[in-house]
Amino acid sequence: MFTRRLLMTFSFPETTRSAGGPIRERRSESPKDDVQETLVRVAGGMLRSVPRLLALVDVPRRVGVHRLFSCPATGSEERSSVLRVQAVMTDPDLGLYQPPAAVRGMTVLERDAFTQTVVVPAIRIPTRVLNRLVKSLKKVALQRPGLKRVVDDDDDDDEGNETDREHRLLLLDPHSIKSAESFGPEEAAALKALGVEPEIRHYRLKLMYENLKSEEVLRAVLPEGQDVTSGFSRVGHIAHMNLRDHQLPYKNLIGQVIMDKNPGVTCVVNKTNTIDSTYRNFQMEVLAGEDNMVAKVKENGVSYEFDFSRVYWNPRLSTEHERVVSLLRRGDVVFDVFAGVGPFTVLAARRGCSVFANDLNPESYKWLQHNAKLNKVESKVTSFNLDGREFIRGPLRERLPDLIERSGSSPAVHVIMNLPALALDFLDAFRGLLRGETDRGPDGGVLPKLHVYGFSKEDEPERDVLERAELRLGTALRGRCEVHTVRNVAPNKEMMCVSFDMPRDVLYGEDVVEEGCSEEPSPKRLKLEETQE
Ligand SMILES: C[S@@+](CC[C@H](N)C(=O)[O-])C[C@H]1O[C@@H](n2cnc3c(N)ncnc32)[C@H](O)[C@@H]1O
Repeated sequence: MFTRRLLMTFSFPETTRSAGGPIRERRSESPKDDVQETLVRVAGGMLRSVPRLLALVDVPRRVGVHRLFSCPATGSEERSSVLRVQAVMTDPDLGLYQPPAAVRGMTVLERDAFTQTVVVPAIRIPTRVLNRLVKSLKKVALQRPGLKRVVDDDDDDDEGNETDREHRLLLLDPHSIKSAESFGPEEAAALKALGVEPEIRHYRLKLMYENLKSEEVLRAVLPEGQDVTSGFSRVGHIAHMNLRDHQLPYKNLIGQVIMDKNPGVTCVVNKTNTIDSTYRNFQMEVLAGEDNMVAKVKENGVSYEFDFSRVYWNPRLSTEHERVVSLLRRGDVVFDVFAGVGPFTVLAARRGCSVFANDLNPESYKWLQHNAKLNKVESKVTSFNLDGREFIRGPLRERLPDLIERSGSSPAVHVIMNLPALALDFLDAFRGLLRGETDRGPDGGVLPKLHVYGFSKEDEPERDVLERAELRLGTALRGRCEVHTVRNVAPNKEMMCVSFDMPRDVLYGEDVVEEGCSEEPSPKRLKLEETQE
C-alpha cells in the first residue's frame, strides 16, 4: 500500500516557542488527517484554539523543504498566533521502485546498479484515438522522468507475433489504477465515447537510474531509516548543500546525483563551516562537477556575477531587495553601507537613484563594481571598500549636510544597512554625526531614512530589534518607525528590518555612548549569531 512520508517542522514564533523545533517523521496513508491530528496534539492547549488545516499541497517532482501552508491559529492578527508548518514529502511513486539491495551503502555512483524491472498497469488503445485518449487519461498515466508512457504493444513477441501496429499501450500509475473499476467518471466516459474497453494489462517496465528521482536514489543508498533530505540552494550553476554528519560518507555520490537530476547544475558544493565571521561567506567543498565558483545569476531582472566562495549571496533575499527598492524614487540618494556584490545598489541605480555603495570585503567591492558595469549603471554608483563605521563617518557624513539641504525640494536620502548580525550595533556611528553643522530644523530639509537589519531570537522580535536600535541611537523610536519581518532564518530566529527617519537629536546632538553600548559586539554574541545563519 502506498504510504507518504511527512517530515514536519513546527515553528511557533512567539508565545508557544517552547513547542517549536522538533522534527517529526511520520508515515501515513492519510497525510492530511495525520498533519491535522499532529497539530491538535502538539499545538492544542498551547494556542488559544487549534489551527485549522487549510490545505495540504502535494510537492510533485522536486523534493526539498516546502512551506506547505501557514494558517492563522486563532483568527486574530497577532504574530503569536501564526503557526507555520513545513513538510517534506517523498515522492508518491515511492512504492513503485523497490531498489536492489546491492545499492545500499554505495559511495561511488554506479548508475546501472539501480536498474529494476517493475510491473505497471497499462491500457491498450487503438492508434486512431490515441492522442485524444492520452489527453483524457493524463491524470492517471504514469509520470516518471525520461520515461515514455506510450509504448508499443509487443506483448505477444515471445510467441513470435509481430508488434501490433494498430494499438499502443498507455502506461498507468499503479497508485491510481488497480483495475478497470479504478477509472474515475470522466475517464470512464472518455473510454466509452471512444469505444475502448477499460481492460487492464500488465506491462513489465525497466526502470533505470535516469527514471528515478534524486530522493529515490538517495533513499536506496543511505542507511535505512535515516533522513535523506537532499535540499539545496541554487546559485547560478552551483547547487549549495548543507549536509548532515550521517550524509558525509556519501557526500560525493549525493553531489553527483543532485547534478544528474537538476539540469543546469554543473557544480555541487557543501558548506564546511558556519558562515564566515567578517565577510559572511561560506567555506565550501566541491562535491561534484566543475570547480568553478564564479556564478551568474538573475535577481529581480538584474544580472549579477560573483565568486560565490568569496562573497555573500543569498537567493532568499530577492523579495526584500525588491521591497526596499520599491520605496525609492527616481533621483533619491542611497547609501548602501554593507552592499555585498550589489543587489540593493544595482537595483536602486537602475531605478534612477544615485548610490554610494560600500563593502569591507575587497572581493565583494570588486564584484560590486563589476555588477554596476555589467548592468550599465556605473555612472550612478560610487563604491567604497571601507569598514561600515568609517563609511558612515567619512563619505556619508561628508555628503549629508548638502543632501539634507537639497532634500526640501526633491531627493530623499536612504541608508540601507544589511548586515543582520551586527548592523544595529553600527547605529551609534550616527550619534552626533552632524554636530557643529547648522540644524535648520524641519524646514531645513528632510533627514535620511534608515533601513537597518537585525536577527532576533527573542519571543518578540519586533520589540527586541527596536529596543536594540533605540539603545544604540540613545533615543526612542517607538511610534516613529516600522518593523518588518524579512524571513524566518532558523526555527527560532527571525531576520527583521527596522525603518525610521533619523531623529534630529541623534544627528545634531552630543555623541554620548550609553553604558552597555561598546563599539563592537562581544565575540560571544557574534559567534552565537554566526552558527545560526
Ligand atoms: C549580509 S551581507 C549583505 C550583502 C547585500 N547587501 C545583500 O543584501 O545581499 C553583509 C555584507 O557586509 C559586509 N561586511 C561585513 N562586515 C562589514 C563591515 N564591518 N563594514 C562593511 N561591510 C562589512 C560583508 O562583506 C557582506 O558583503
